[in-house]
Amino acid sequence: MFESPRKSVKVLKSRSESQEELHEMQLVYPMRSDDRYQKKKKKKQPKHKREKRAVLVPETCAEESPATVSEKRRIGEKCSAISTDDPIVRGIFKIEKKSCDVVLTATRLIWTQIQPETPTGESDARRHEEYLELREVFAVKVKRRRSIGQQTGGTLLGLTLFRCVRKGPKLKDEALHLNNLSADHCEVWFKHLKEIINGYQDRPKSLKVFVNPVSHRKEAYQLYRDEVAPLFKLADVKADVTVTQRKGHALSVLKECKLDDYDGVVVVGGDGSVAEVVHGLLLRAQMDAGRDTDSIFTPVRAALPLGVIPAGSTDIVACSVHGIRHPVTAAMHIIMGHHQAVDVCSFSSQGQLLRFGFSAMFGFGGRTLALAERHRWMPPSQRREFAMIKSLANLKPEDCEVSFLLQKQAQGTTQEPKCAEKVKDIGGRSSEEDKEWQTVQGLFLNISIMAIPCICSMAPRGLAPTTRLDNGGMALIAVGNTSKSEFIKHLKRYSSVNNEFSFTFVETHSVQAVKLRPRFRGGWADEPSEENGEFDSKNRPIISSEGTYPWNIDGDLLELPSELLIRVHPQLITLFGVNMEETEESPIKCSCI
Ligand SMILES: Nc1ncnc2c1ncn2[C@@H]1O[C@H](COP(=O)(O)OP(=O)(O)OP(=O)(O)O)[C@@H](O)[C@H]1O
Repeated sequence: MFESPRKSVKVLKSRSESQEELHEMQLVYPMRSDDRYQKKKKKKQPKHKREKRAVLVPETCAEESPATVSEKRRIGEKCSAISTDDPIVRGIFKIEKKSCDVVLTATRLIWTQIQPETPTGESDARRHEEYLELREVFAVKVKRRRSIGQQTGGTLLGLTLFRCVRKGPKLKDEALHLNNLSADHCEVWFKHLKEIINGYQDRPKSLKVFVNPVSHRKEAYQLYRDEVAPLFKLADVKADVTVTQRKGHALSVLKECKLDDYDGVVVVGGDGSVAEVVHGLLLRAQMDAGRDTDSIFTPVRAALPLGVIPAGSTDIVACSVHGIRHPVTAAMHIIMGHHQAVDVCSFSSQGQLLRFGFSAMFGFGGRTLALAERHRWMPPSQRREFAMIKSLANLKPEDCEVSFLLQKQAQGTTQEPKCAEKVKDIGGRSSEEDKEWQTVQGLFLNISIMAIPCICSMAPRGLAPTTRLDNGGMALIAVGNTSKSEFIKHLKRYSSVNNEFSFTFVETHSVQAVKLRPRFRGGWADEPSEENGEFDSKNRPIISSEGTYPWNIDGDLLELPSELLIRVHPQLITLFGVNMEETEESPIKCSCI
């Protein structure tokens, strides 16, 4: 007769044609205030306590990390340290088919199974309380039994609470059914529960959602409709959805839409879509603040937090901020209003802002992407593997000059450049900052600059494991010239437990700015190497002979003719998520090397 209390929203949805449904309560009954327990207690309360009781909603709505809440205090634990919160309402519900005495306080729902008295009238010493923290709850619905096809009405069965639970790095929804057939009773409880849940101010009520229908296997819309939208509906979060029609669509909407209407922006797609929306949100913030982006400027923060629902092929941003590639986890972080400040890079060339983003790769990373883009006709994973193998086969170093400004607190711990010639400190400039620039030049197989750890299936600890989401710095990883076999050894270590940086030809720094200037402008002809003699029509130069260089910026190919300046801007954007220092998933091996 009653649903399992552990039924997830997905299961509930699939049962919408069946007997029991969940609804908002229609408030047709007058409010009762005849709770005996409450009255009795109230008389005994000192004045200051009564005043406290009047505040049903916690004053601060800062969410405790779900890990802390749910790992320590699970339903069913013996309740040894029950909060001293005063009861708001008390009554009887059936929970998991057992009659329970249930108490609601401002922070917890506490219940005790009702035991029949023994013939001698002794109380049972084994009685124990169970509880759940209300800050884990994101929805309360009235539960009714309906016949198949019935749209309205139905027999009232009680209330259902939906809460967010953590299972390792994953978050999911879980239902707790409070069964009671009295409409009066349920109405009072519904009102109080709703009031408490609505008091958590960090949780968004209205979202602007961008779905990229062509991400990865073109499943983003279906994924949003089936896995995410039902959760938003359950949590009463309004979603204004734009299915993007072309590259740049989300950016143009963000430049013009009325952001005041929303509490957050959500992107359903891969890293390219995320980068576009991050850039759009930040560009909009600079426009609104009247910043001149064609100069060295201090950017203002994005006005709204961003949620990332992973639906792409690599999903580096989602993995870095959620610790896992799991759309329901991402949706739960949004619903619960978990906020994580994240550092952002700006990429400028010739004094002009090109975009905001999180990561850039030059050399092997840029060439591989350029090659993959030239083979768009191949399925995504196949073209990535093909491009990787082809770039490895034709591996060659780039001659460039790299200047970098060390992150302030990391200056004492930096290494001396080892894979290139240390040129000089750039002297002769007036500002103190300029004097701190260090410059190296030489041959590099790859140079990565990353403001976030860049966790992905190929690198479960991250492509830049030494940086954090919000530490105000970027990792500069410069891989100097070496043999192909040594370079492959270095790449392979990203998917193993060994240190990928413990090679003489790799140097890493924590930096706040990097300038990279290629020194040879002979184009990037994809010439056959000694190992790979064949040269067909598909192997024409990656970039024309105009002297542009391929950069991989957040998975997007940027072809730039000259120096690129990359600066980090600490905590410039807020993402929905939590700082996962390390993913708890077992490392996934990269299959392509
Ligand atoms: N309707 C559309 N048609 C073509 N391209 C689009 C459309 N909507 C968005 N885009 C662009 O598609 C690009 C790639 O999308 P996205 O990053 O979401 O998927 P992906 O490349 O499969 O995933 P990943 O970046 O994680 O590897 C983005 O730059 C985005 O701007």
